[in-house]
Amino acid sequence: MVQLRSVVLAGGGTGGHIYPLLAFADALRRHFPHIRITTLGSPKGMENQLIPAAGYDLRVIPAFQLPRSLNLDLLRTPDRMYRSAHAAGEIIDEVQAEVVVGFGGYVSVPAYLAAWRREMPIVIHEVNVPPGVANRMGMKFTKRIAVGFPHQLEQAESLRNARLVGVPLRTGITQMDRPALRPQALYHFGLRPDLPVLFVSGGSSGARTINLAVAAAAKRLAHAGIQVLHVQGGRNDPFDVPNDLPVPYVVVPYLSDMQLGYAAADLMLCRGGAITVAETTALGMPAIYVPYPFSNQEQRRNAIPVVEAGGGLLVDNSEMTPEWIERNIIPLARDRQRLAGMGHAAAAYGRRDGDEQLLRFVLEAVGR
Ligand SMILES: CC(=O)N[C@H]1[C@@H](OP(=O)(O)OP(=O)(O)OC[C@H]2O[C@@H](n3ccc(=O)[nH]c3=O)[C@H](O)[C@@H]2O)O[C@H](CO)[C@@H](O)[C@@H]1O
Repeated sequence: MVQLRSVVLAGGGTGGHIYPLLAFADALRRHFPHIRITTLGSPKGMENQLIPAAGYDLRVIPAFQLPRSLNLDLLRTPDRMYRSAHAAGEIIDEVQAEVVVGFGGYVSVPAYLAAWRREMPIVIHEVNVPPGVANRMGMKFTKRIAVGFPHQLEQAESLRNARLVGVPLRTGITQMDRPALRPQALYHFGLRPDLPVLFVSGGSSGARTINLAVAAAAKRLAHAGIQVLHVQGGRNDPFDVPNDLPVPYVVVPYLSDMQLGYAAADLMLCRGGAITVAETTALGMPAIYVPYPFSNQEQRRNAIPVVEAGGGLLVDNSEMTPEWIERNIIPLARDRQRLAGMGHAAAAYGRRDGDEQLLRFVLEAVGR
């Protein structure tokens, strides 16, 4: 087997690019305990909190504005992009990286460009359809593209020949025994063991529409005996919840131990971010998906195959109201049999070995 001594991982912006990078870093470390892992991030992205907290070396390179057109000529001009690529290249040289693996986000572009100039292997991991702008640019420099979901191969011409590896997920999630962790999770959040729990999370940044609709439905949910564990999200405003509810409604700003939320939950209400969908399905978590409406339908595309398999429901953002919650979520959250059926269907779609499969693909790239 190929041995790896030093890799550069690039990805940033929101959690959707950073958590798979971290999960992959963990897999590298499991297989190569002495490996040097260097991550590249941008000055303002969530990587500045998440990557150091996970114990990895984060190097921040200068930010730049990604152009709208994917024009190679632009990469030759001495602008901010060039400066960023130069900074990425210096780091690649310093750590003597053998491969660059990119997960998307603007910061990936200079890493791809610097690696291409050095004729190094580049591997791109992409989870969306259409692929993100940064990774689309990266595809000019490499044919080694890995994807997270089967529908991506069919729905994007540029991903037709990609390798389906799944999504690298944190082992805290993939190796979790939900029923075993549930009592501890309920205790941690101050939730009761005898009533169903609705777990609300709008992705790493949070989702305003979902937050406001659920908060406005707080009384109806509580009087129906449904507890709520509500993650506000990293970039969202606080919202008001009545403080005289008969059952717990717990609001947390952000969960670094997302597995505790999943363990406490009977039903999830979420957006359709790719990593969220990979996690809910890996865990067999019944979910109601409310795709973010302004991102090229990418979240709708993520949720549709799960919903078609019977693993959840799909709701338009415009329909996410307290009335919809009352009509649909309250009966579902109390129907244990229906939830169990949805959970099984979600699990049949989900996969847990994305980290190992991506590692295999990267080793092939380096070995060649
Ligand atoms: C609005 C937008 O453009 N969103 C995109 C963004 O979503 P976003 O950055 O929200 O990413 P996802 O929904 O895919 O994943 C969220 C990640 O954050 C974690 N988490 C979330 C909340 C919390 O409190 N704690 C926590 O750990 C989740 O467990 C998950 O690992 O990237 C995804 C992956 O490229 C895309 O599919 C989404 O379309």
